Amino acid sequence: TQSTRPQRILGAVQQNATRGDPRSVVRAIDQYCRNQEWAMNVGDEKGCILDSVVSEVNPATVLELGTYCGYSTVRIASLLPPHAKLITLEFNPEFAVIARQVIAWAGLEDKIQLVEGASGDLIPKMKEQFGVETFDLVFLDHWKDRYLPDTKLMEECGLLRKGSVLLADNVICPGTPDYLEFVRSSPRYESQYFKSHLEYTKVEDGLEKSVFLG
Ligand SMILES: Cn1ncc2cc([C@H](O)c3cccc(CNC(=O)c4cc(-c5ccc(F)cc5)cc(O)c4O)c3)ccc21
Ligand SMILES: [Mg+2]
Repeated sequence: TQSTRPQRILGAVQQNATRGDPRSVVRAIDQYCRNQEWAMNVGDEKGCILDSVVSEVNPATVLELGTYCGYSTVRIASLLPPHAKLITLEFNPEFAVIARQVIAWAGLEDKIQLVEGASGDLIPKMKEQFGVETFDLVFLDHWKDRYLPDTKLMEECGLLRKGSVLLADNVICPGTPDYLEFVRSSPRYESQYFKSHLEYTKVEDGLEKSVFLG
């Protein structure tokens, strides 16, 4: 039977990456997606910007919206301090199955909690069900029309504190116009655009970093 793209990405990790070595997992996925078949990972170019923001924030609690195959999940978790935790939300069970295996191959199960479900349903349960106070860093990489409603939902649920950092992928391609307008015009956010390219291509894309001012 025909394999899926996520299954082929997992295969590339298992064949080319070293168990327990997160950076080799990231490298294996980037090499596969650059040379064999494109996939919607944040990728190596935007990934370096992601790395620098994660290192600067040095977060104890991270929320990722949209796991896919776990590329950015592993990339972020590999930079977290010892007791830090990353919660990643994935609604597609097929993606979740693959991501769990990619995360396991990287040896990062202890830092990462993958929760299956839709962000709009899970965000209101974060405090009671997952014992979260607030998030130091949120990486938005799920459906682009959910970035704005979920940001408002996180505010309403008290999940953002003064200084919480939102980092959004794909603000140019595919684009998140309503979200961009909101964070750039709201007095409650300090926003900055990091120009880059769509993963594995020469098309313009970028990350928007927005600090919640409380
Ligand atoms: C509600 N909820 N809660 C959790 C949750 C999780 C998911 C899934 O992880 C999921 C499934 C499908 C699509 C996405 C969003 N990602 C994209 O659509 C994307 C596209 C492109 C691109 C760019 C150019 C093209 F030509 C084609 C695709 C480049 C990129 O980097 C992307 O992130 C995310 C979805 C909704 C969810
Ligand atoms: Mg993306």
